[in-house]
Amino acid sequence: KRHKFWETQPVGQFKDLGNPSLPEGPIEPPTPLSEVKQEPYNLPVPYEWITCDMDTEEMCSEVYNLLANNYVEDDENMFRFNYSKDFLQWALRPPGYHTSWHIGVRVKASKKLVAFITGVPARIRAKDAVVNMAEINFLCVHKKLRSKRLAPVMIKEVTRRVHLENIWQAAYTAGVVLPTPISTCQYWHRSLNPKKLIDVGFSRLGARMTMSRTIKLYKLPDSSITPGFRKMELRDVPAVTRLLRGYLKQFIVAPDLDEHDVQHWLLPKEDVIDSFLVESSGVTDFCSFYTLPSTVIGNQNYSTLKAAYSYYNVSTKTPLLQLMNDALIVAKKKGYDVFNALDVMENESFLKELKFGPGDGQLQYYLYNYRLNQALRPSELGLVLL
Ligand SMILES: COc1cccc(CC(=N)NC(=O)c2cccnc2OC2CCNCC2)c1
Repeated sequence: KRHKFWETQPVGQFKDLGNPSLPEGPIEPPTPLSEVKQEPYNLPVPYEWITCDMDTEEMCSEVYNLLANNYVEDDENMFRFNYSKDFLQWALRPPGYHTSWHIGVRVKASKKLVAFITGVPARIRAKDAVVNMAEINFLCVHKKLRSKRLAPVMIKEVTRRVHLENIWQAAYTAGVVLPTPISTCQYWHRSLNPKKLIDVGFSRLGARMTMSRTIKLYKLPDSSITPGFRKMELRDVPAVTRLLRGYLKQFIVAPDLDEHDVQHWLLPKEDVIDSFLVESSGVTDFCSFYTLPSTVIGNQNYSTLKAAYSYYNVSTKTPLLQLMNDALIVAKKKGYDVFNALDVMENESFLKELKFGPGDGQLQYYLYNYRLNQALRPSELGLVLL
């Protein structure tokens, strides 16, 4: 039966779509903390819960290896996300994080980590309401334990632990359609190293195109062209926070970032997050991308794809097209093979002109226990998850 689990959860149900009489906002009221289930949900007998403290190199490595071998693959199973350890530590420890929301499942006998799910706190605005939510991510079950119905109990357990911290809403994305997307986004790719992308099968040589013609098509200047374009530094946090808060107001759903959030999420970290700004009598523009390599599954010449993912970008003086072209230029310079973006925010305005091609899939955005009566166009969405 389709969505047997999700029909039991406080999420928008397909049957409610377009029913304007239902009020927007929380679907269920908070439960008194004393009534939240105090003990963990039951797992099948051979398994036990563990809380994954990402401070220890050993646990970090276990989580890294589980994801590197068992996390999301593209539709043709040619690539698998390969989040780095540094990235995972960054992604899982933002201001106000809870270690208890980093949940593992391991085999009692062997102590082997076989499943994982995480939450991090995020203040997210939906229309005029700023809501404390959990951003749920990295749901992963070992390939050998699929269809044992572990995912539903893991989702219930992370929900229970989020409830214990008096948080009642969540945001998450998935490549599959579940009840009920608040937005369906298309992903796009801009080739930076077309020869490698064609060799690994990520891209195909265009019709009537030669390899040399293709390389020439995607060629980029050796350095950024906007005067005042430079890496973000700690001293820029107040200005970038002001710029970003002002810019994100235009979207129906967007993060409500303060200076501490900006300092964590947007200060550059080598091979994790890159951020740049344009300073000409004040900070006028900002662009950023995160680093998420993918394992190339079964290719003789290459084992990994170095990919940049567009994060938050703000243009108030430099045209967004020119700002993003500078982002492509610095990504190419740093050896990225491809630059990925969703059609969220104002991204549609530059995708085609900067020679992005549409990906072969969609990313669905979801809210848990929060109803919006209408799905959002991607251009109304100001939220990028990792
Ligand atoms: C190229 O290697 C891949 C390895 C695994 C999956 C995919 C396709 C895919 N599912 N891509 C995305 O979800 C995606 C495409 C463009 C921008 N962000 C994305 O996902 C982000 C945000 C959600 N969590 C994963 C990373 C590609």
